[in-house]
Amino acid sequence: MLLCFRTPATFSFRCRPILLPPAFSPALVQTGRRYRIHLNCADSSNGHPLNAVSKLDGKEDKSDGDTTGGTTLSIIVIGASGDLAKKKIFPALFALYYDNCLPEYFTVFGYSRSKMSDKELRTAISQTLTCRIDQRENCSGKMDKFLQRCFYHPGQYGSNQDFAELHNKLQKKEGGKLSNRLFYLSIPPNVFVEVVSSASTSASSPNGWTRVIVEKPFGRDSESSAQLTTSLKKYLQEEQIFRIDHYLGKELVENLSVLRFSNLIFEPLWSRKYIRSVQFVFSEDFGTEGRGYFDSYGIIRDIMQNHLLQILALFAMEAPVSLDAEDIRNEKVKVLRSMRKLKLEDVVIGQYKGHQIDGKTKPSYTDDPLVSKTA
Ligand SMILES: NC(=O)C1=CN([C@@H]2O[C@H](COP(=O)(O)OP(=O)(O)OC[C@H]3O[C@@H](n4cnc5c(N)ncnc54)[C@H](OP(=O)(O)O)[C@@H]3O)[C@@H](O)[C@H]2O)C=CC1
Ligand SMILES: O=C1O[C@H](COP(=O)(O)O)[C@@H](O)[C@H](O)[C@H]1O
Repeated sequence: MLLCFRTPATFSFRCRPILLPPAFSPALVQTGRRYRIHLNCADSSNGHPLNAVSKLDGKEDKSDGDTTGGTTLSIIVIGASGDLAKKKIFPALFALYYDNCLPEYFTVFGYSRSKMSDKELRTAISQTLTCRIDQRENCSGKMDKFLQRCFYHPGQYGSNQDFAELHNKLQKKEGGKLSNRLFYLSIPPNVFVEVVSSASTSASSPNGWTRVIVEKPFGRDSESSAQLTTSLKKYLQEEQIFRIDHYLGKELVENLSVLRFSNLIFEPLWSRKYIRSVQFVFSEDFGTEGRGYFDSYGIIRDIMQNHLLQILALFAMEAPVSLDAEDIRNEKVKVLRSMRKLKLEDVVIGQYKGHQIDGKTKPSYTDDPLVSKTA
């Protein structure tokens, strides 16, 4: 059987031959001579689908962010001027929109301290909403429609007044109907709590749900992580808080399980009997470039204890009894528990030095304006 994955990030289809054991049989839909995993927009790992309200379902979108009936969804990207918002969040929202996975009535609001008009936000994000989709129709038309739903409100992170003004703008777009609000915190962790305090006080939905997505890192260590949770819970119920690490949903990472457990060639060979050593290499060909949070958290907290351990666990775990999140988690935990503790003398830490390649000067880590000279 040929299994084709659609990647939300690149919109491309990738196919590979596989044999699916019963535990790994997703809903397959026959389309022509191929089978595709049927991506159901209503599916979500935590039972809180984004489109818990009516979906667009391919109907023509005429609402331009204003509602005349039904339920509305407002997605507020806090830190809209930043790197993550530009690189991942707006493109991901557009991907959802493109696939009709957003409700019929939705509005996206960018919020950060930088001064910007709606038009400037649209221009900024349109740079990263490229139609990277091979052979897909009407992408630029859909992109324009998506951009028309995007607005911007400048404000301070701890200001009740600024969030109250955002609330007024949201209400106008929501047209007095049942409104759900999703705040995506794409900001450095040191401002999480003040945003949640002001947003929940001044910009919570008056009649629908209010949810908050918090980007990792969730603190510097377990103590500060627990403190962060305690602080957030002064304003929110646990059910309103969604902690995100995008590697959990990254296509490359998800495909590892399929590659391992659904592949007749790899499955029997995937053991220490046949594999002598494994190296996980994470390499980026760019510097900090806009990632202002980077220096204070460091590379270990940024990607090692989360992204790379995630990959290691998926790579080394035994087959889970089912695809249930708990079963997968249990297998991962077994791997992590059985690992030898890392000793400091086994770790080598380095820092990029400035150098030249083909006559071009590459800056050192400390040359980056966002990094302290003493880092
Ligand atoms: N970039 C990435 O690839 C990833 C980032 N993350 C996490 O997502 C969050 C956002 O990341 P990213 O967009 O890269 O971060 P940025 O450093 O780009 O910050 C986002 C925005 O927050 C505001 N900001 C920056 N520094 C401060 C500060 N000290 N105090 C108050 N506001 C500040 C700025 O907006 P303005 O000045 O306009 O208010 C900035 O545009 C971080 O928690 C990061 O750890 C997680 C995964 C990947
Ligand atoms: O979470 C993070 O991940 C990105 C790398 O993500 P990828 O999907 O492009 O592999 C990294 O650049 C960023 O510093 C980190 O916070």
